[in-house]
Amino acid sequence: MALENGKIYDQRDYDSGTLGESDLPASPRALFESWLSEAFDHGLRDPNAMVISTVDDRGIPSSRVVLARGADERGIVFYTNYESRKGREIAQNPRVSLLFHWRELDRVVRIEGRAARVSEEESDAYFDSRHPLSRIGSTASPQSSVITKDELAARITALTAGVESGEIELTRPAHWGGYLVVPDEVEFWQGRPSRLHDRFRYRRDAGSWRIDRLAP
Ligand SMILES: Cc1cc2nc3c(=O)[nH]c(=O)nc-3n(C[C@H](O)[C@H](O)[C@H](O)COP(=O)(O)O)c2cc1C
Ligand SMILES: Cc1ncc(COP(=O)(O)O)c(CN)c1O
Repeated sequence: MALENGKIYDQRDYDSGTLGESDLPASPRALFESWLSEAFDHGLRDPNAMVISTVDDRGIPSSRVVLARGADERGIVFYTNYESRKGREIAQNPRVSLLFHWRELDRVVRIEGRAARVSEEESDAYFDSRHPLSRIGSTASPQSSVITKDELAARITALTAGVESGEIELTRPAHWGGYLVVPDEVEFWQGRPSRLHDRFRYRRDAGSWRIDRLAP
């Protein structure tokens, strides 16, 4: 047990690899994609899981885990309830921070950027690809609202009955869809022995990316 008298003892050293100047492409996209595919190839559980942090109108931050469902030349896409806490906060302030932690590879990617809804067509296409029970869940659940177990069960039962009888078609509800996070800044962190990690930060700079090594 690492927790003793309120202190947590664990001092693993990080030694899975290195990241050097010669490994850095001109834009962060290619490096992100290769790290993500290495995380998949490594057989990690939920390698596309990321923490997204938002802030409310008082500047109070909050974080939660979501699944990245797209990574392309625009940025990173994820799906959620637009009326959830994160959805309401993004509507007030689109600045978000994303964090991927692939602990088995001693790697972290942190991204800062702005979130905007993807097109209705893009959200429809992803919604239609989801498992039917996931579609029912995200249609029936008023994510982030206070709810009783009975009320949630009643909502799921009513929607399921409507879908089974053919009265309700399971199309994407207006309250659910995707966000695209367009990065302004991306940091790649590779853990190294003795806490002397390799860190490189990409920042947008006049149409290209400026790269700096950061002290660990
Ligand atoms: C591995 C994992 C993946 C998740 N993926 C999503 C997701 O893609 N979209 C989503 O809305 N919630 C997802 N959740 C649930 C969220 O963490 C969170 O509970 C929910 O979005 C409500 O957050 P909010 O009240 O801060 O808006 C996931 C949770 C975990 C642990
Ligand atoms: C509440 C919630 N919404 C959405 C998702 C993502 O679902 P999908 O894999 O269908 O994109 C998850 C995944 N854990 C979730 O927990």
